[in-house]
Amino acid sequence: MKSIEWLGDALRILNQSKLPAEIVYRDAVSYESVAEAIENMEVRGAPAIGAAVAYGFVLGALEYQGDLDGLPAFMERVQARLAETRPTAVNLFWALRRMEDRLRECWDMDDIEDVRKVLIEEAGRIAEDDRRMNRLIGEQGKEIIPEKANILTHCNAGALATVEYGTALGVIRAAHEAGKKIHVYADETRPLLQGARLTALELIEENISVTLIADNMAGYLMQQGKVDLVIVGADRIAANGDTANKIGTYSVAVLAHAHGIPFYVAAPTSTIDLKVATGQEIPIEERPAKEMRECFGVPVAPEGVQVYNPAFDVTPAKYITGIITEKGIVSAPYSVNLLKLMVRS
Ligand SMILES: CSC[C@H]1O[C@H](OP(=O)(O)O)[C@H](O)[C@@H]1O
Repeated sequence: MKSIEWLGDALRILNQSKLPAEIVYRDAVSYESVAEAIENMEVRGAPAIGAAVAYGFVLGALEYQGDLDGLPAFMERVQARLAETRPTAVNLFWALRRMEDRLRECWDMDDIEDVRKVLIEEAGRIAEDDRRMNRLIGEQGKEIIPEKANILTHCNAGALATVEYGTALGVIRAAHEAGKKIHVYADETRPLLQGARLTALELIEENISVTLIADNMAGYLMQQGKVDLVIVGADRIAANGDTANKIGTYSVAVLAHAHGIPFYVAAPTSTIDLKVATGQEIPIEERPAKEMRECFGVPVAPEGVQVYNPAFDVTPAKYITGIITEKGIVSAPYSVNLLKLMVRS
């Protein structure tokens, strides 16, 4: 299953909010349609969101009907609309910046079709870079996966969270493809159940051994000695290594630390945001109360109950054993080693 697919004049989006019960696609032909798909979490996952907004930017340029002089002002509105969809995953803003930079390089062009071609090519490079980086993350990360390891993961950092292959699940895939007999414990990941609905689906489809657990079972599993290491994805990594990821990741990290279990983050370097000194500066998205009060349309709480629904939390760097990227695995002190990594070719 692909999270997104460029059709040449539309972006095919797999509606992940319907999985695993239904396979439903949206063929987006407007930037507004892409924005809505991101806000509704039809497409989600930091790298997948990055590639989706890149093509959303392209669709904006394809929609534009005016002359070339008016394109910059129109594209500023497109950028603003896409940028307001979700605040935490830095890949969204990194991809938009790449598209804006390419558009600025087109000012001397006099044919809008040439500009559109440049933007389509750039969005294609963003998607292809993600495919390539995830496999490199897998190759780097599989070396830290022991034979017969029991691995716990949280949320979905798989093919569905990226353009292809996944980051945390990319490492798990690479270890499996290398013949390691691993077993995965997948946290269901309330409230939207990305672990139950997406991670379990991806792993079962590829015959990777997986057990689904409720989020509140992770500690008990560790206490029984059934977890050898934890590996998760990331939405934004601060310069000091503090990492924002799906809500509940911090709890898993503290539990792993208490039990002496290695805790790894897998992410492309496009998720590292050196402009953010610590995790305290990372904006944490709060999502609609409905997502807590209902479970896919079925009420699970009284209609009037107050709700707190942060979509992410921040794991302090001291709980992170290593950060697995396409350029290599870094460990503490992250403020030094992440900087070195980012300048490494
Ligand atoms: C490969 S990073 C995926 C990352 O994104 C998820 O959040 P969401 O489903 O809300 O987009 C989660 O934090 C994953 O680790």
